[in-house]
Amino acid sequence: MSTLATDGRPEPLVVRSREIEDPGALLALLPPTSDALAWVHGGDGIVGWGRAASYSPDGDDRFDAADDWWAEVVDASVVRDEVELPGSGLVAFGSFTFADGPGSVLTVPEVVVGRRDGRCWVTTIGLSLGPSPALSTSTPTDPSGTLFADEPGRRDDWAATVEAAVRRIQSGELDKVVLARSVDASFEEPLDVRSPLARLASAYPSCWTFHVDGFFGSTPEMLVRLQGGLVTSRVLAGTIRRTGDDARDLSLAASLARSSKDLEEHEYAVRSVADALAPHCTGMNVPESPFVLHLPNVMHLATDVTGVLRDDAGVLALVASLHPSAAVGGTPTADAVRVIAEIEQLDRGRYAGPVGWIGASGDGEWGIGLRSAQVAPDRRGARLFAGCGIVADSSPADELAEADAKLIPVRDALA
Ligand SMILES: C=C(O[C@@H]1C=C(C(=O)O)C=C[C@H]1O)C(=O)O
Repeated sequence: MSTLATDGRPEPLVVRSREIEDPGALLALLPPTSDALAWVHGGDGIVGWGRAASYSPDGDDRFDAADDWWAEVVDASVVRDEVELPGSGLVAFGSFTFADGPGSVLTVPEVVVGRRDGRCWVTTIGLSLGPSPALSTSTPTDPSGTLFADEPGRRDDWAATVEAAVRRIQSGELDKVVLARSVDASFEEPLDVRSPLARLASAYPSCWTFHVDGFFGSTPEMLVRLQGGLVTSRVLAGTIRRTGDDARDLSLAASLARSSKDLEEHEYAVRSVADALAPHCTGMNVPESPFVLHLPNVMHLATDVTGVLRDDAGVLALVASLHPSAAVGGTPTADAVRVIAEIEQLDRGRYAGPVGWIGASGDGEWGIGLRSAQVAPDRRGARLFAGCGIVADSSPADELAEADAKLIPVRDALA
C-alpha cells in the first residue's frame, strides 16, 4: 500500500474496517518500525502502523488547526465500517506539545487493529482499497545496557526551583504551579519501543499505554473522552508514594483523602476541568469528594467528571478548552504557564500534553501525556519526565521523592 504524507490538503482516503478473530495481544502485532502507534487499556484499544496521512500543527491554535485538518480528511474519505465500535473506521493517533512550539502530530495509519469488549477488527486506510494485511506477532528486543543520568546537582537544582515556586505562591502571585523534571536514559542498542510498551501495559493495566512518534508512556489521567455524546474526564491531583506494605499503604490512602494540602490541590484541578467543560455540556456531574486511585507506584486523589455534550464540539475542541488543566499547569492557568516558562528550565515537548486518538465522528480519547518519555531520533536515548503540583506548603524534598515515584513506571520499563 502506498504511503502518503500530507501537510497540506488531504488526499481522499479509502477506509475499510472488518471484524476478525481475536489476534492476541494488540501490542504484539506492532512491527519493529518507528511508525508504530498504540493506545491500549486493559487489553482493549487500538494499535496502528504505516502513514496514510499526517499533519504537524504548532502555535497556540494547534488544536483548532488539527481539528480543521481532521474535518477535511474525514470529508474527503470514503469509509466502510462494518464494526462501528469506538476506534473502528477512520482514526488518527496524535500527540500535542505542552507549550506552543513545534512537535505536535496527528497521524492516520495505513493499518489499525482494535479490540473492544471481546470484538476485534482490522482497518485498512489508503488511496485505494488494498488487500487485508496479514497480521503476525513478534517478540520485541529488551533494552540493553540502560543508564540513567540523574545527577545529584540536577536534583538539588530542581529542589531549589520548587522552593522558589513555593515563595512565589506564598507571596500571593498564584495558587498552584506544576513543576516537572527530566531524567535522561541511554541504551547500548537502538531502543525497540515495543518492549517498554509491553511492560507498561502489563504492569499498569488500568492506565492508558500509548506510543506516537517516539513519545510513549502509561498515563493514569484521561483528559477527555467523547463517546456518543457522553463526555468524561478523570482528574488526578494529590499524590502519595506507595511503600510496598499494603496495610501501611491503606492507612496512607486514608490520610491522603483527609490531607488539606492534597484536597486543595485536587480541588483546583477539578474546578479547571469542570469550568472548561461547562460551556459544552449539560447535566454535568462533578462529585464533591475524590476517590483514591491505587497504582503500583503511587496513589492519587481522583475525580471522574461527566457531562452530556450540548454543542457540536468534537473531542479536539474539548481538548483545546481543557489544556492545560490545573493538574499539569496550575492555578490561575495563565500565571502558572508563565511561571513554568520562567523557572522550570525544561522543554516539556509532548510531556503533559494531550495524547490519544480521534475518529471520523469526532469522538475519541485523549489522555494527558504523563509517566512518559520521548525517544531520541537515533533511538539510543530517551528523556523521562515527571512533575508535581506545588502549593503554599509544599516541601522540596517531598516533591523530589514524589517525582521519583512518578518516574518508576518508565524507568522500570526501560531497565
Ligand atoms: C505532573 C504529573 O502528575 C500530575 C500531578 C499530580 C500531583 O501533583 O499530585 C498527580 C497526577 C497528575 O495530574 C506527572 O506525573 O508528571
